[in-house]
Amino acid sequence: MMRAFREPTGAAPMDTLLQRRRLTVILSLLLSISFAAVSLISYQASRSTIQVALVEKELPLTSNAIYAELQKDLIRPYFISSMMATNTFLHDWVASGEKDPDIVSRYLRETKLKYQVFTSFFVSEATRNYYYPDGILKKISASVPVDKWYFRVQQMPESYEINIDYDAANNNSLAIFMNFRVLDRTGKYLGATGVGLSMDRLHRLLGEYGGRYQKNIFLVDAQGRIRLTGSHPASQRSIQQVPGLRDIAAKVLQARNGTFQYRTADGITFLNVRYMPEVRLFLFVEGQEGEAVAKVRQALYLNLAICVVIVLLTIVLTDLTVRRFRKRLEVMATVDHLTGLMNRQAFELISERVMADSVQAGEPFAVVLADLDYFKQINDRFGHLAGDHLLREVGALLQAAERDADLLCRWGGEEFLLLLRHCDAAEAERVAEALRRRLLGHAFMLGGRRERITMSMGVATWRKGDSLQSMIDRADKALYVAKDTGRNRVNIAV
Ligand SMILES: Nc1nc2c(ncn2[C@@H]2O[C@H](COP(=O)(O)OP(=O)(O)OP(=O)(O)O)[C@@H](O)[C@H]2O)c(=O)[nH]1
Repeated sequence: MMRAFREPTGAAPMDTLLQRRRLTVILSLLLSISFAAVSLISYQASRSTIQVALVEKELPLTSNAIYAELQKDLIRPYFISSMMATNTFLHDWVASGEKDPDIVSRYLRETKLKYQVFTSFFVSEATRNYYYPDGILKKISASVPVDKWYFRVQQMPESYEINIDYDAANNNSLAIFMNFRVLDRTGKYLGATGVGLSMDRLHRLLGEYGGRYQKNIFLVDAQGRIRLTGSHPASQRSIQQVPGLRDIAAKVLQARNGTFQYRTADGITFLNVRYMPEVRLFLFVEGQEGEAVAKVRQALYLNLAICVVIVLLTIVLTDLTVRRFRKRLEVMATVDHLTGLMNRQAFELISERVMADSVQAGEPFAVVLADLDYFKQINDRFGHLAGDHLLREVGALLQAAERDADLLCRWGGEEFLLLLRHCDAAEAERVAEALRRRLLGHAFMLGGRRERITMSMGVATWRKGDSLQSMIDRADKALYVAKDTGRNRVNIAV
């Protein structure tokens, strides 16, 4: 069978491959960069929203709530102790020689009951008696380590201190003492008084709030020592020892109030600090971006993964589309759209190669230029569309002719050109004759009637020094002779 058109091979030329690769790289870069940028921007936006919510809402709200509770638990005892220190009854009782200890014990018991505190006390400078609600607990002595607090209070310039210590009057349980210096009207030091608070309640309070708001809450003194946390009754650590926090410890203690942040291995920690001047303690409320940001981060990873899949899919689809269009373009560039045969340009390209192979192999070959006879009349009689239809039919007929490895194209108008391989003049004439007869014998139907369609052909065989063009020229001349001498004939070029 004659080869009318060879499908373009899959192999693309080098520059096309490079262009495709460049398109793929540019496309993937553009998509990846824009996807990644959008994902990162939305991640940063969500993260900063979370941070703003934490810093501007969550931390201050938690701090306010716990501050209100602490007011009750810490500041109220401060006022009670302050009142006790200025109580003239106490001053007078001391001045009168501390005669009946029951009097002061009753006073201490009533204070304890009325204000619902853990303990109340008065230590007299004159007698060194430690009075408590049940009487005299002991005598204070400078040589006893647990009594050291009293001598500190005795010497301190401030009017009071807050001390976390073990309470000997209550099974040595841990308590917060408000230790106020008692001075009489003349400024003479009479001793120390105040109340003690159970650490348990405060400790529970911090723990509860910490758990409810997912925050780390603790109280810090002016030196930076962590005096109370939700998890430990009294920590021995100071903020100067906490990784990350130590870097801003001095700044925080100096600023007293505000929001700060520091970095640890777990991420950024945001800190709200509030100073309680009455008790000289700082309330620290800490929160981490933690879980909320982890969710946003997960969404970012998911976005990026989706982006990778989309980029890959886009690249694959683009590549497939480019390949398909390239093929279609190649077909359009090489095929005659009316007959589906190879067009002139493709024929010339392929013929050059076939000719070169045949010449090198020393094999004879020929070209046949075939032209329909009186085609103009067909158009005139039956219309241009019928002419087109006839051209298609003739093309199919030639294509169905017998020889393998030959090339066939529509050369132009109503002309067809064949390249016959392994073919000397005699064989070429035989092939051309067979085609002519085949056409003659075919029943072409035009306008509802059978029409006789003929072709004239010029045949030229290769001669040394011939190019494709020179062979076609000779075949053309031979064709004209065939036309001139009556048409419907094959003429061999001389
Ligand atoms: N329908 C149709 N007509 C075409 C096409 N290409 C060329 N033609 C027509 O083919 C006709 C060729 O006319 P001529 O060159 O005079 O040739 P002819 O009528 O076949 O006469 P001879 O070749 O001398 O036998 C012209 O009328 C062209 O318009 C085409 O693609 N379709």
